[in-house]
Amino acid sequence: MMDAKIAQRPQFSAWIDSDKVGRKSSSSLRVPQKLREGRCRVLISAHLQPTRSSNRHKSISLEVPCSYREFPGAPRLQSGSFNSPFDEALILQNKSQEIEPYLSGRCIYLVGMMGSGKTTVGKILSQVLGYNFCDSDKLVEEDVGTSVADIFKLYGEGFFREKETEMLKRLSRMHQMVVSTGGGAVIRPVNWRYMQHGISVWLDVPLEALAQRIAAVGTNSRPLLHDESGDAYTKALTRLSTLLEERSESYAYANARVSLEEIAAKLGYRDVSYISPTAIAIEALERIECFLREEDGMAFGTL
Ligand SMILES: Nc1ncnc2c1ncn2[C@@H]1O[C@H](COP(=O)(O)OP(=O)(O)O)[C@@H](O)[C@H]1O
Ligand SMILES: O=C(O)C1=C[C@@H](OP(=O)(O)O)[C@@H](O)[C@H](O)C1
Repeated sequence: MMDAKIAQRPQFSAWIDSDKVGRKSSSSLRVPQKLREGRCRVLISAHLQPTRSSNRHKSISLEVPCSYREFPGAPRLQSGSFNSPFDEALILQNKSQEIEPYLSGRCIYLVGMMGSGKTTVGKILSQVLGYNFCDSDKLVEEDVGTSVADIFKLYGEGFFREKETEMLKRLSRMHQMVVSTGGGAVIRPVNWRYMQHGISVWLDVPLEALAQRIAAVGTNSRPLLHDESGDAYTKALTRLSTLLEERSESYAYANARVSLEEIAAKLGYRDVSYISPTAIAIEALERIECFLREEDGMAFGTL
């Protein structure tokens, strides 16, 4: 065996060196006692050396169900090719270096529903591209001096939307920023005029995953979800599905679309909740690259 790694699911991001993983036979790994005691869930990724019958490197992965909490719908066993967090970080780094010169300093605007990961993925992208990160909701909050939830309560949605547009206008004069926009920024055509100064990327996440993420953190900071009744998941799912119906055409204006369902299919995951934010950032850069190629034709790659 050339290399063996054990990594927890990305949310926990722990690493164990290959020399701490015992090898029982040519095709199995012994999981250290600490991990077998049920303290965490691990993905074991093993990269196999070429054999006499095949001269190709192979990757296999195995998910070991020893988590301290269950993930609904999580597969017990997964096989197939798997990118470890280390591989992902490297791919992300390479891809960002490859495309950064072609951005010409243009800002990247992440659009998508509440909870689609605009902030999480945006921070990763800004770091790797050497850009600044900015959250348009935070700019509005700083400008008004109170939270988005309070702005809705005190002044109404119309006032918030005006402020949001004002912030996007300000941002459109800036360069080298990754902007996490509010989920509703796409509904005003004027906002698109500002966002067109940069490159827009839609994070397209299935409703159930959005509702799960939002339920996990609560709906307090998201005023558009306050009116629904039921538990946090049901509230989020009900309202988000109406909003998505109203907005999906607007999200589709984005220059690039990152579909979590497509990433899951590509990586062989049954559930989009298995996709790490880094893998989403990689896909975002790949989609941006496609956009740049279309935009510039054969000029892309000549720098
Ligand atoms: N790929 C992901 N997998 C699991 N949880 C995620 C992922 N991306 C974001 N989250 C979680 O979902 C919630 C919303 O993410 P966030 O980045 O704030 O979304 P947005 O800015 O689009 O509202 C946060 O609690 C975040 O930790
Ligand atoms: O979808 C929306 O209309 C909104 C999304 C929120 O931003 P996030 O997408 O960052 O949660 C925030 O702008 C406001 O609560 C309205």
